[in-house]
Amino acid sequence: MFKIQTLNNIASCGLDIFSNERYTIEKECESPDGILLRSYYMHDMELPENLKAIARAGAGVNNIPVDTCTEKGIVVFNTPGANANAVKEMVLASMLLSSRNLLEGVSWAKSLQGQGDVVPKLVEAGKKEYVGREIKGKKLGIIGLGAIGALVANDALSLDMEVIGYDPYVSVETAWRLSRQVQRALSIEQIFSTCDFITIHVPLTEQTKESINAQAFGLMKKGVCLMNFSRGELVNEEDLRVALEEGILGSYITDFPNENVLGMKNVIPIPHLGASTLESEENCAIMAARQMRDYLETGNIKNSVNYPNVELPYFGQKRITVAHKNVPNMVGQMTAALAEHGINIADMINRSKGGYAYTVIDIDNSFDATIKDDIATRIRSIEGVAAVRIFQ
Ligand SMILES: NC(=O)c1ccc[n+]([C@@H]2O[C@H](COP(=O)([O-])OP(=O)(O)OC[C@H]3O[C@@H](n4cnc5c(N)ncnc54)[C@H](O)[C@@H]3O)[C@@H](O)[C@H]2O)c1
Ligand SMILES: O=C(O)[C@H](O)COP(=O)(O)O
Repeated sequence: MFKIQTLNNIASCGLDIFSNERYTIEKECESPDGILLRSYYMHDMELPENLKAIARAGAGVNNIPVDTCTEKGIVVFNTPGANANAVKEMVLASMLLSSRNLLEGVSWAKSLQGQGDVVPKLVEAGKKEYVGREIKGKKLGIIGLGAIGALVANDALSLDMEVIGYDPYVSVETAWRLSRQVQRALSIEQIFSTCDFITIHVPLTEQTKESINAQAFGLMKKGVCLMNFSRGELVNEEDLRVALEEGILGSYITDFPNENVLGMKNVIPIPHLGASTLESEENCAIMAARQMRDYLETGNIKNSVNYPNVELPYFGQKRITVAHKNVPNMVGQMTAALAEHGINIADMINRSKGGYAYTVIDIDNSFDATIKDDIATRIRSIEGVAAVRIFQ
């Protein structure tokens, strides 16, 4: 039996993927084999001894201590693209929302309740206060052309916007998906200095943290609308306050309000609703659960952020999987440990990702529990090995 702990509510269609015969699913759990979560902050949590995998039903993994997991051989998954459409719709909606002064207009219209028959007259007299601008013909800059950025780019073109994107690490798949009409910015400064709307779609990392700061605001056109559906920490808050006060930013639309940001001028705060649609919650839950189940049952890895994708067909044969440092002679030491017991390797795969690697070894021989324990102990004792699993 495998134990799965859920740290957030996960759509039931995802949890249904785990059969009752092989899994228990609990919110409180002593020593889970797998953890499923959304935005739960895991950095303060002690990682359970037996934990093998963490699946984030969503994109951002900054709430998970990924480096520590890697060192312990815990595979961390996310669900690339599964909530991208939900966020794209939110970006398009918020651009329209801000350019047409919709929030202010709606709230003023509601305030007229109780004025009786004169309401239509008051509406016609007051509407001039809420005149907006059309987004057609305006220039949209997109920082990060991944799953979300690429969708936003293509759909903004169909709204007749001029679209320019910046992503020095853009993947081949994204490049194929992007319309050829999307212009390529050669530097992030080109986005800052030329756009009427700017939207950020990069992960929060040491490199991207507070990358939207005074220097960036200093380059922007007066009155630009900045949209942040990625993470609050991408923007330096003090510099943001100044840019809003000085009118450099006409509006800041954020999915990550906090006390400080709520007090700033011309902020449109959204309560982290970017991925909160039924469709996206189901897509993410199904993808996360499938990846977790496949890893627990076969050792195969798909869409991990810290270990490489590895897939070797599994038909119930004996299998050893090893998460280890990406250094010379690891595989040699593992096969030597197997040779000690006269064990023959039927198939094998080794892949690396950055400083770590993952090896899957399929075995012809059958062996008893004592030999199994000895193999596990020998491989675990190799310097640089983070985790060993034996399937039989
Ligand atoms: N508001 C929400 O509910 C919500 C939902 C989904 C994702 N997100 C956030 O949005 C982020 C992006 O999501 P995604 O699904 O598009 O991820 P993704 O991995 O598909 O795309 C991220 C893109 O950013 C690019 N990138 C990385 N560093 C960069 C840099 N310094 N400059 C420019 N580009 C850079 C990458 O090359 C990649 O193409 C997530 O990491 C998450 O933080 C928020
Ligand atoms: O990174 C993500 O996928 C989003 O921020 C969504 O977070 P949520 O699953 O908590 O809505």
